[in-house]
Amino acid sequence: MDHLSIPALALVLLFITLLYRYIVYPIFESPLSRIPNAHPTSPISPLWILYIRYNDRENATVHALHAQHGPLVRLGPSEVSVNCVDGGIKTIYSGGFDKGDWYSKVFANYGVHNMFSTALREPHSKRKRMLSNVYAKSVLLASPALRAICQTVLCERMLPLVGEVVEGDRRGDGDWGKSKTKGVMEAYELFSALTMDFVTAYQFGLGQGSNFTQNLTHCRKWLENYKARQAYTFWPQEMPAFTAFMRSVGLGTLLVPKWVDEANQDIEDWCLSMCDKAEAALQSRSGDEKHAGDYPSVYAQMRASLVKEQVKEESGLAEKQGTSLTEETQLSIASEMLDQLAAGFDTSGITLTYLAWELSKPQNSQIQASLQEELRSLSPSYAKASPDVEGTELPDAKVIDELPLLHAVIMETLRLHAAIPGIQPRVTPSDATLGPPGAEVHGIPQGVRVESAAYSLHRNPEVFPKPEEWRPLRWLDADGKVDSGGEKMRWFWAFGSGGRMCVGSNLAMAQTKNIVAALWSNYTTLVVDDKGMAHRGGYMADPLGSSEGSYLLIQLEKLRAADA
Ligand code: HEM
Repeated sequence: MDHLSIPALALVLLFITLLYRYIVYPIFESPLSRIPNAHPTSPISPLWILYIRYNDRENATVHALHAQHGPLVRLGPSEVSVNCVDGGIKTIYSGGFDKGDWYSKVFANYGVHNMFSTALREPHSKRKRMLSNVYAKSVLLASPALRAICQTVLCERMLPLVGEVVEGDRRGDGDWGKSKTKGVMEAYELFSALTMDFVTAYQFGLGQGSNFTQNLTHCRKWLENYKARQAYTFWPQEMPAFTAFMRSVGLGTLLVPKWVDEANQDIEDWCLSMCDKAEAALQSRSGDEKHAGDYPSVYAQMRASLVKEQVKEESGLAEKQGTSLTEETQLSIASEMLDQLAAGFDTSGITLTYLAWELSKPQNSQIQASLQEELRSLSPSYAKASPDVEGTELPDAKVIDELPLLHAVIMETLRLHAAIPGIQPRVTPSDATLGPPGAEVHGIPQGVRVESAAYSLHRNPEVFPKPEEWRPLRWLDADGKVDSGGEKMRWFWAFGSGGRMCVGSNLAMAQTKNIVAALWSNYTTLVVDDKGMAHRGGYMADPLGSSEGSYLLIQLEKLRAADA
């Protein structure tokens, strides 16, 4: 037999090495080979999961795989989906696994990282410590700013607007009454406007934040811009190297059209203008003197923390409010503000829309009536709220927070319709162990992408019987009190968990509770058209919308005193 030449031998060796590295090892020898495959190609190629993801079908598809294979499923050569608490979310999220670059590719603003986009644990927790206090429950429930925001956004803006729609004054005016029917509103737009006004008012102060509720044209344009961009995050998040290559050869616009950059620029400019106004309000001191709601609570906290750092760097300068900001500090604040604004309005707007949908279905009319009774039993109550500041006494924030049925209705909506039902990817450290007790997989190497999703965790039938049904009473005990212990809370993951859990969860609960209390203390709602109410299947669960351009049309009827 002839001897092989050296180049041929090298080729054979290369072939064997590649065969081992990319086929034999991942299928038979990798520690991940002990995990059931999502698809026969999963150990050697990510194409299958990328295809599912591109088509926005990930949540339901991966959930069905967990039901079939158990808590660990291998999605790709180096990617695992995890659906359990012990050996799952406790290990990954409370254990502080790093985020990797999935977030940093799309969630940095102005080219500057913020809390959400920061990959590594240490810089992230330093940033989070700067802000946690301003979002703490005790601070929020006692906050004069939040009280003033409820008065302005709910009593002065929302209730008069809804009143006009119900009385028929706004019918056919092209604003809320898309259906041009008396008393009918587009719920998704109403709730997005309200949550944007709420969140930006807390961040920048009422006078400096948005007024979408009374400026619907701006609200629509903003929402369209914001939503349309989201379809293009797939490329930089899931295929960063390919996206970078396409950009480097001038073909980036084939993946992400130019208008997406322009829309991002508009949104960044808008946020920067609110930062400028908040800065001016702080400098003129008008913020805290005029009106509690005008104080830019989050902006001021962020500014003070970053100025402290800036001052340390410019050693010798006295730290004070008047310290002028460097451009770097300005952009750092703006990046953080824009991230929180986006995270805060959209998630809460989505939650409120699904809540309105469930509550307004004919089969849930009894729950709606009981909720109205609970809300109207408050003294003072939103049923007596008036747009006149002097004439209104609002219910106490702590009392609203403790209403059991209101809490249960929101928890159940967050469970079944989590606004972020999709994957929250993290990266394994070396030699990780995952899987429930007794079925652990040991020796998982460093750098494997692992992820859990609220969609699947919230559909565990052993913890949430009949998981596809919206049943708020599952959150109450036999005495009608909130049942906040046990397995349900361990599996409840609407706000994530661990060090990277939602920093705004208390603000989310406070604004959602107050919006629900103000609306349903005064009105009864019924579904008119819900063709648009299907979940998007990826990271966010915003409703897809119908071909006619609506999401959820609800009929509102004024609740008379005798109805309660
Ligand atoms: C119903 C409303 C909300 C839901 C369901 C929600 C859900 C979540 C979830 C699941 C995460 C973790 C995401 C991940 O790691 O991929 C998160 C993080 C975050 N949320 Fe929320 N959120 C809500 C409201 C808010 C509000 C009102 C704000 C602020 C104004 C906010 C600001 C943030 C920020 C800054 C993070 C990143 C935290 C970190 O990286 O440490 N969220 N949220």
